[in-house]
Amino acid sequence: MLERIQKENDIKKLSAEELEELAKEIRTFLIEKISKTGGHLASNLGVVELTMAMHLAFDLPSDKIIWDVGHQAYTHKLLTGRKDGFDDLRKYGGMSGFPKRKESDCDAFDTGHSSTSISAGLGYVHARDLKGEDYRVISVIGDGSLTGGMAYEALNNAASLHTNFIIVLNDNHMSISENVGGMSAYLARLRTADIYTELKKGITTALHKVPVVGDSMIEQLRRTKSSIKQLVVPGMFFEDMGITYLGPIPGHQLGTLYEAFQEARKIDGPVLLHVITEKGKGYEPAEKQPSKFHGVGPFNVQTGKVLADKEKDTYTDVFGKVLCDEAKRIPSLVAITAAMADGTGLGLFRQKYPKRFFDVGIAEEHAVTFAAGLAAGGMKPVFAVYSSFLQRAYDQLIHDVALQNLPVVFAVDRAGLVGSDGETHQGIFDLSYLSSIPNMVVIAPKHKWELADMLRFALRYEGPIALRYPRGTAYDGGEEYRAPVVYGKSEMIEEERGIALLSVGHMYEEAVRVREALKQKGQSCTLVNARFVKPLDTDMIEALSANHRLLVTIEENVQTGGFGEHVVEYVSRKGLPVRVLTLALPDDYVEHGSIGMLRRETGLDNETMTERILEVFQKIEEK
Ligand SMILES: Cc1ncc(C[n+]2csc(CCOP(=O)(O)OP(=O)(O)O)c2C)c(N)n1
Ligand SMILES: CC(=O)[C@@H](O)[C@H](O)COP(=O)(O)O
Ligand SMILES: [Mg+2]
Repeated sequence: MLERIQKENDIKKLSAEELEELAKEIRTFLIEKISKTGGHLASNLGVVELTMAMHLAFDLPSDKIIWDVGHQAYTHKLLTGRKDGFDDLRKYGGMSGFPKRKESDCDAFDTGHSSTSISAGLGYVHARDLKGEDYRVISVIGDGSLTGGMAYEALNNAASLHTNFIIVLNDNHMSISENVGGMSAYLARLRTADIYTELKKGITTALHKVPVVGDSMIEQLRRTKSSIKQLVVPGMFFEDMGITYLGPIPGHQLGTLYEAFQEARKIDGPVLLHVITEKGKGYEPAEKQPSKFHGVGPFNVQTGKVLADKEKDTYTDVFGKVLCDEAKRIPSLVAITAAMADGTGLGLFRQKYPKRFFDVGIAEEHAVTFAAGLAAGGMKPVFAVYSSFLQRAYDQLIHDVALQNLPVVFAVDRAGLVGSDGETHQGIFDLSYLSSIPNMVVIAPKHKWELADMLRFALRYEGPIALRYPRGTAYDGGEEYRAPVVYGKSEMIEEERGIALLSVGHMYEEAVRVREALKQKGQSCTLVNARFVKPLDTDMIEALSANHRLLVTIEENVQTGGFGEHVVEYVSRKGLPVRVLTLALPDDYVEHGSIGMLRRETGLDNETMTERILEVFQKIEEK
């Protein structure tokens, strides 16, 4: 059947039996392809029928389907003619793992971060109405993403709408881990409320039988919204807000889903379809372990075993272990995650210190202010968060933490390039947005030992401090003697004259290679591990400028507002007699691909950096 789907709307040509076959083929296809490339398997297996039903009920690209996070849009990609793209899924130059407007005109909105789909959908609805256009807008949001504040801001805003807007709540009771919080508990109650559907049907049928008045009573019930369900399911959150609630709808029954969409499109106003799905549906290992198969690397289809054996510690592992260790010594230490306990290495902490562990849901803004409150109340909060997700909480960082100089530790994971998730997930702005905040201290370790030292330092620092480290295997560098971490001080590694390399955090590994390459070309150079991006070690810069002609800064962050620019600003303000070459990522978004490939593409690989340094230095020498 898949062969017959060459483009959007082709699905409508299939018979009911063929559609059933198609659902099976899609699942087999996804399992096979993702077992080779890696990707977000479990969420995608859960929405096969839901996606098919939407593609049957609506016309693409004129109707707009807006995905939340977008990690579950693989079936949508398949149904819109992108089957061949799965061979290169999330590889450099290949198909993205998320919806992308530039990839297909059936992708109505780019996503990657959660809880945006209702806002974007509502924007589309108003644009449509203001322009007098005629199309349907369907925002699909997961129960996990419904823990994010933006979703409620959008629902609140959508409630006053008088034209059609369909919101699909894809409820599989899972975020990446088990979903958390009051809304999740509420949805669980709704899930089991089939009594409503049955009772409503029963009452409606009974009323229909009452001659003359029966029909008008049904109509009256519909219009006044003194709906039967409110009697049966108390506190209908959505209905009470003014959003029509349809559900719960079994999410793996294509016919029922299709009918529900036909009902939904008749409603003049916002309507929420509560669809119950199973994460990992149709692949036993993923059904049993949906968290493991949320985002998974290549695996063996038969056994479900992930192929790459993880032998070495990641930076995340090191962080998680040291934090648990320190928790023994610091009773006020508490850890916070925004729905990323495993991803940020807090799994062990959750196990050992359940009372001191907080999963707040996908709510980074709340997490930051919550941490500020904990700190004000005398605790030592550590918020472990991915660099790109912390972008959301910029105001909270300033207004709630830094302004009051509160001692919150930000463990900023996935800092730098993250690879196959691409533009939305690269952690390439944190040095800029964090170092612009007064009172904030920003540090980055050169290897796993220093990460441990820096975490211990951060936990004892009496103000806001961000410790940034990347995704993946931690650089070892040998557990040689290392200078203690001292506030505002960088670390001299090798001292020469002429050129000085100042590397930030994990770029030290590349800087060592650059220094080696320069040495082989007859050019000696100094190597400094910056350690502190803020405050800047100005004593070191002054000292280096006395016997070097070129300072080279190396960081995996965009140019603007990064470490290099801070060095340039200082050198220029002080009129120091030294040139600065800033090696950083271009001020641009970096697409998906392996980290090695992305570094080569952006000029941050050691070969390109070596060439550029030599080129600039030769020009300086010629003068
Ligand atoms: C702002 C933000 N924080 C965290 C994430 C990481 N993340 C991606 S998917 C996901 C879980 C989403 O759960 P749900 O919406 O229910 O989708 P499901 O995977 O269950 O289909 C999380 C926490 C993100 N994408 N964006
Ligand atoms: C879709 C999403 O935001 C997460 O699933 C993310 O892909 C996790 O990334 P890591 O693999 O780096 O934990
Ligand atoms: Mg979910």
